[in-house]
Amino acid sequence: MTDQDRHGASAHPHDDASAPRAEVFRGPTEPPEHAVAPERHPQAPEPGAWLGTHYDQCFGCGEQRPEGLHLRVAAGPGVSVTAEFKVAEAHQGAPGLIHGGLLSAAFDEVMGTVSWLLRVPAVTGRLETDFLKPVPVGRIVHLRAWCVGQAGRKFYHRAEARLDGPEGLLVAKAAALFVGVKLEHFVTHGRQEDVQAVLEDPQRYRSLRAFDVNP
Ligand SMILES: CCCCCCCCCCCC(=O)SCCNC(=O)CCNC(=O)[C@H](O)C(C)(C)COP(=O)(O)OP(=O)(O)OC[C@H]1O[C@@H](n2cnc3c(N)ncnc32)[C@H](O)[C@@H]1OP(=O)(O)O
Repeated sequence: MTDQDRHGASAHPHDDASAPRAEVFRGPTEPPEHAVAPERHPQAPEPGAWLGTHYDQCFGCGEQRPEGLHLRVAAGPGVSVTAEFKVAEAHQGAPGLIHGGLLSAAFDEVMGTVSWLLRVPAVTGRLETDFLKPVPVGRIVHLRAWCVGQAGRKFYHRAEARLDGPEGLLVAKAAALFVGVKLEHFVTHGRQEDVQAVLEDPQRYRSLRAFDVNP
């Protein structure tokens, strides 16, 4: 069976062996030629400042999620952040090892928090993870995430995870495309009882204060 048989008459262009290789492998998380350097917002927190949780029920950073990652994220230089979490019993996939999806979730969270320094609410459009080494329960995972380019509403992020600290063993890498949205995105799509609870107590959702917008 050929690729054409599998995919129909219009086979995906990436299947065209005669296409230039650089084009073939240029994926959606790669900034296009016209992308510009991201700009740190003048009111972004200073490097070293803790960014805190953006929502107390968030699996990545929320204080009210006992099984969550409890990521503590700090602003870094430029358009970058760092974070750490300890791999807990509840994070296992294989015995004694982190579940890969949770490591991807940590990347999602930490790259999402880069939006804080840009002051643009954004959601994940695409997230890619390279798992390089197994990550044992009980170890500290140190994460770093940064923005490598912007093209209109599209933000191109990178991240890495190391064991125990910023100079530790590189265990995973990630690339993502985030898409800037209006705050209404969350109000429109969120479960109404949760949205209402946040609107009644904005302290629970720091993004509302960080972006200084009343939805
Ligand atoms: C309060 C702050 C909190 C900040 C605090 C941080 C919290 C961190 C939390 C972690 C982050 C998350 O988990 S967020 C939750 C997970 N993500 C989501 O739920 C998003 C679900 N998807 C969507 O809502 C939608 O698909 C959007 C918003 C991503 C895009 O929809 P849209 O607004 O209609 O825009 P659309 O025209 O489709 O896309 C805009 C451009 O992006 C491109 N694009 C869109 N998706 C993709 C994709 N998967 N792969 C390639 N390219 C894509 C399009 O081709 C287009 O390019 P062009 O034609 O312009 O060239």
